[in-house]
Amino acid sequence: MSNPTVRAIVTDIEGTTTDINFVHKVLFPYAHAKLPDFLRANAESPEVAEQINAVRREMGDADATLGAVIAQLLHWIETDQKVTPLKALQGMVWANGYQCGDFTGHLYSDVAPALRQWKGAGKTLYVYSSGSVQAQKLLFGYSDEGDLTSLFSGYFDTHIGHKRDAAAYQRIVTELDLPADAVLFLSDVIEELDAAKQAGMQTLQLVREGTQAGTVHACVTSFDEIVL
Ligand SMILES: CSCCC(=O)C(=O)COP(=O)(O)O
Ligand SMILES: [Mg+2]
Repeated sequence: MSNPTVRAIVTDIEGTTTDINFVHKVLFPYAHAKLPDFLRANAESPEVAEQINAVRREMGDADATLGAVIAQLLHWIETDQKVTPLKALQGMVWANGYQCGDFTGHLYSDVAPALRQWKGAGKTLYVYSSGSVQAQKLLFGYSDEGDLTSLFSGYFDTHIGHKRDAAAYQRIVTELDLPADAVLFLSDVIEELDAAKQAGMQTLQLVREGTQAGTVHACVTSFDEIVL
């Protein structure tokens, strides 16, 4: 696929740059195991307290005990819910895992060379993931290919909106200050691509191992196939 009209690329992470198994079998279990002790140890720190209160608001129970908050968070991890305060807290917990060398951020082997090539060709690169901006920077900062954060001009998470909601992509286009059709969104998830297309973006589905190809969006199996 060759497309010189693209000026910026916004990429999803899970299932696009990164194996779903890394997220579901490494990151989520790590957060599930470490979050309870992390919250008990840091509940008084302002940045953690803010997220605990945000969880209470999501629960509709301003007086929920720390134990109830922890149970709610563990349930959200088990059911892969993209709740903003959970994502913020996961990022804080994963920081320790990356910094201690417990894991590195998985990237498919085609990702880093393509990102460098696109950047070298003058495209600006962004990430949009349900994982928090902190979690995104950690994954690319401690990636299998080293620190790739300098390749990116910005990061978006659920603070801009949810990934299946066209309004989130409209807000991203406004932030990028580009025509919507000059922005290419890459994802494995058809509902996300539908929302981006509705906002006027160009779209491309990544069909990695285990992903079902759709019929509406153009598909590639690797970043190598995307020549910009
Ligand atoms: C930023 S790495 C962790 C990814 C994550 O928490 C997640 O929920 C995956 O979301 P994505 O939008 O990248 O599919
Ligand atoms: Mg994805």
